[in-house]
Amino acid sequence: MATAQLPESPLPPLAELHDAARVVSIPTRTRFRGISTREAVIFVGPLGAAEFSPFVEYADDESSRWLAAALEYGWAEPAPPLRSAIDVNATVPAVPAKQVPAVLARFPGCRTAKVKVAERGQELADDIARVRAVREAMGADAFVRVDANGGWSVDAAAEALTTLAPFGLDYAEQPCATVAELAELRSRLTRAGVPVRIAADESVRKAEDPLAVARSGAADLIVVKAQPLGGIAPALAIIEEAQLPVIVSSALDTSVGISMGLHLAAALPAGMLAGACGLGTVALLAGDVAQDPMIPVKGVLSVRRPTLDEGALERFRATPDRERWWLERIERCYAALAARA
Ligand SMILES: O=C(O)CCC(=O)c1ccccc1C(=O)O
Ligand SMILES: [Mg+2]
Repeated sequence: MATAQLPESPLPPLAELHDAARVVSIPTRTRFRGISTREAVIFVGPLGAAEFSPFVEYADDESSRWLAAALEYGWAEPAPPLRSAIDVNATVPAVPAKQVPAVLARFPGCRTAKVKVAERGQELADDIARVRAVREAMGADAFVRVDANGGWSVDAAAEALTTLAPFGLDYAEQPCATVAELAELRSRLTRAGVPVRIAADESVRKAEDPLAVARSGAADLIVVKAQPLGGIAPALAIIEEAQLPVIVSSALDTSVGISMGLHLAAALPAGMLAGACGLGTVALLAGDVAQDPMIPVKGVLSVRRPTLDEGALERFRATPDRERWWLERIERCYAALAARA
């Protein structure tokens, strides 16, 4: 696992983080990557709210990078925004095709959709039906992407993408699990004349070496998330080195985490952004912590920090045992960061 990058400034004292932490548990509208509630810590930092929300099964070493990101965003000024609004994609979970119109209705004005495929327990036929439903609902000029979360072997990906390509795909995100598989798939598709670009997500954000993808020509573009990469500054450094087009995305964050993603997207050098960003996912949550939730309007989010909603923080407050679990996780991740300082 890559070493977590530290904020430029010294770590705030642990007691300060403890006092600043609000633990919430928010139901999702649809099951998404196996979860139906999203737990997150919202820190009220000196520069604004910051989110710490590694998925519960993530180990401390990986999660400590998410903590570094929260400390950067709540305790330091982000890189100056070069744009004030960011186009976002609709995110379509692995729902039955007949539910696609209802999901898309939560993303009014989005001209790009990202569709989850290769869900465990489903068949290629389910993916085909879902992608067809999205294409039919959005029209011929929309951008449609798929995200397999590493769920296909090279053979399965080649078959699936050859079958899905006629629907017109913007790209396929993490079709296979490893960098070597992505590289093999990419050259196989090119040789077969299948016009589908490959994007790397997990191979960047969960990798020992986030630049291996770029070096080995395994992808046409990279999906970059601020929290898992340790914050906006480390993410910008990786993007600078990778020299590949970028889509900024989120991890089913509350509006607070989304605002960090927006600031990352807004700081990208001109020409690096490869299309609409995966930052519209507050629409998939059944609640939020902001007075002004980061729900896209006409397919766009404005670049800003949200204002916390005290009532919502209370309403979605986690149970005392989950609160204790998160505070202990913060302590362990903090110790991991401090040990590297
Ligand atoms: O990119 C998007 O459209 C939304 C974010 C998303 O898909 C996601 C959310 C949580 C965990 C993993 C992923 C992912 O991109 O794989
Ligand atoms: Mg992804």
